[in-house]
Amino acid sequence: MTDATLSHPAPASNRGAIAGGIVLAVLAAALAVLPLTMTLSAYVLNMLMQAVTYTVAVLGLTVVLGYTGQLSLAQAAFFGIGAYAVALGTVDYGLGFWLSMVLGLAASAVAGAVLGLTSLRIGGHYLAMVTIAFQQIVTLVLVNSIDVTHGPDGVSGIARPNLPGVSLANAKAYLTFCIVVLYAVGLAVWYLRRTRLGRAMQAVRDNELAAGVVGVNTYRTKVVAFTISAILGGLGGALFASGFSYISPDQFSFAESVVFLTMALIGGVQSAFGTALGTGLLILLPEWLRFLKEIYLAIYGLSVILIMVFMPEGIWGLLERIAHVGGGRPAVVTPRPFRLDIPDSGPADILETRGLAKHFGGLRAVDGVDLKVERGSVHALIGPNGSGKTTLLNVLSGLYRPTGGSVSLAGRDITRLAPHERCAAGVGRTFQNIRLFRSLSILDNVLIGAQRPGAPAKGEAALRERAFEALGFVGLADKASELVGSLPYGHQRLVEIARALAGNPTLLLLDEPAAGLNPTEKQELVELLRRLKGHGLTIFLIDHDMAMVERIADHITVLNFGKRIAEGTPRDVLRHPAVIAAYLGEVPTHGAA
Ligand SMILES: Nc1ncnc2c1ncn2[C@@H]1O[C@H](COP(=O)(O)OP(=O)(O)OP(=O)(O)O)[C@@H](O)[C@H]1O
Repeated sequence: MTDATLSHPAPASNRGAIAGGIVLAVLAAALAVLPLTMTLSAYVLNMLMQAVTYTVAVLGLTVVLGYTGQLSLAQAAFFGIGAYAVALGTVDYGLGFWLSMVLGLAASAVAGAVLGLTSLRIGGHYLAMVTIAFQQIVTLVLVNSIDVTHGPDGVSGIARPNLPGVSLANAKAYLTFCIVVLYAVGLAVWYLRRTRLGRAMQAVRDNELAAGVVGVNTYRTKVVAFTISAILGGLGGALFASGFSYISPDQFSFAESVVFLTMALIGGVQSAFGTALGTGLLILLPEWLRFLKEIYLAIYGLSVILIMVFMPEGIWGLLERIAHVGGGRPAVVTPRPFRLDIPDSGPADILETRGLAKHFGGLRAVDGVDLKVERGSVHALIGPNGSGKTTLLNVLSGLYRPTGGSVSLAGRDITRLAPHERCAAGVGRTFQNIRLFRSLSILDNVLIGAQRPGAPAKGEAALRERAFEALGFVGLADKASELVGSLPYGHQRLVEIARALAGNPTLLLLDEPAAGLNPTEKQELVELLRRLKGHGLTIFLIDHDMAMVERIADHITVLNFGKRIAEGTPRDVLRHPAVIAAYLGEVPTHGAA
């Protein structure tokens, strides 16, 4: 490998993003100028005002659902909080638009954060249920707290703000202001996807388990996404209230939350452009179909269903997929040689477990295992099917809390650390059933590994450089811009290894890395592991291929029924009577070696 300078053009996805950004800029500029230059009826102005303010709120769903994969059915509630803050603040309390809006955004943020903090740890459909409950509570409060909210009558006479030297009282001027805000929000949401936080969000969406193991604090990421979404809901509502100067509770009901969700899904919730497209379409579609009179609602409903069924990624998602057919131009890459910064000091045994146990009810999957893994060695864990190997690896990487015992890494007790904290401490891992971030490019997958907390690479350029180094090491740098799902199985295994390596681990846990590989690929894997060992990396691997284990491992531990039954060099262990008995299915007669 040469020490050549890194040279890689922007991958296809980035070039597409830049083109998208230019389209957005041109569209936004045209849209912003349009209302000022054209004669627009009050009806058209209202439609545009609704489309623009709704889009700001629906962009929140792009963040929480599109990027992070968390279903929220309370966007109309946050929209209502922002709207009522401006309405009540300006009409009843004389606070002025700007202060009222800030209070509304703060209230939305606090409500979103509290809701997220209390419900996102559990995950699954729980968040959706909690958001429905929250939505209903907000609607009930808006309708019934008549003294504060004016009840079903709503609030009228909401004033429009002024900017220094510019009055926004005129509907056209205010619409222009809202378009500028939408442009800023759209740009921020579009850009977010390309940041560390945005990548972490997408990792959580694609595979939450793997995200944690590669260093993403999944809980915090979800709470942040939910809070951003709530703020955008509140911002849309604040703009909406002043735009229409009258609001009432029915505009912020559960039905509206469903409409917001439909808008995001139809356009393509994973993209800011898709969200804008879906919102505009769902506001315009009823108007376009009005000539159908009685059957218009049926046609409208049918159109929405057809789009959802035949375009599950939304209209924008379909357009993006068509544009991506054939893939991007392969990146021309000469990565820098791969490096690992592994501290020389520390105990000779980098990993040590004492009495480690993991029980599932009465099943002792791991049953009091003592283990020492020597620094810089390749240590294999073998045993018959169901002997507890993967469970042990899951306990080591923090996916399972042990029932008993302790784990220490380089002398530091990591028993109670979460997966992302263990990753930050230097534990990298791959999975028996490959767990990649399927909707992302190969480069993005590895970038997420490179950005783990505590890793040496910091800025975006350094992260990309590090990701290319890791990809170069496994021989996939020229495929960086391809979608990870398009790779053959053997290459996907290599991407998983590169993702772990990019984070500069001190200990690499590999769960059956040779599973599904052909003999040539297995040989390449052996070479790769030898090269890694040459870099001083400690490797702890599970595999069933004894010939490969014998070739690569310095040391072997054998498990059976969750207990360690043998330990030593490959030569000794593979001929150990207890090991042979275990593989032949006999009940072991020896104690732990
Ligand atoms: N989440 C779980 N809940 C209940 N039982 C589990 C769980 N995970 C594993 N087990 C059980 O623990 C035992 C050990 O499983 P484990 O997957 O660790 O074995 P393994 O040695 O990795 O097997 P293989 O070589 O087939 O992958 C098995 O009996 C399995 O059914």
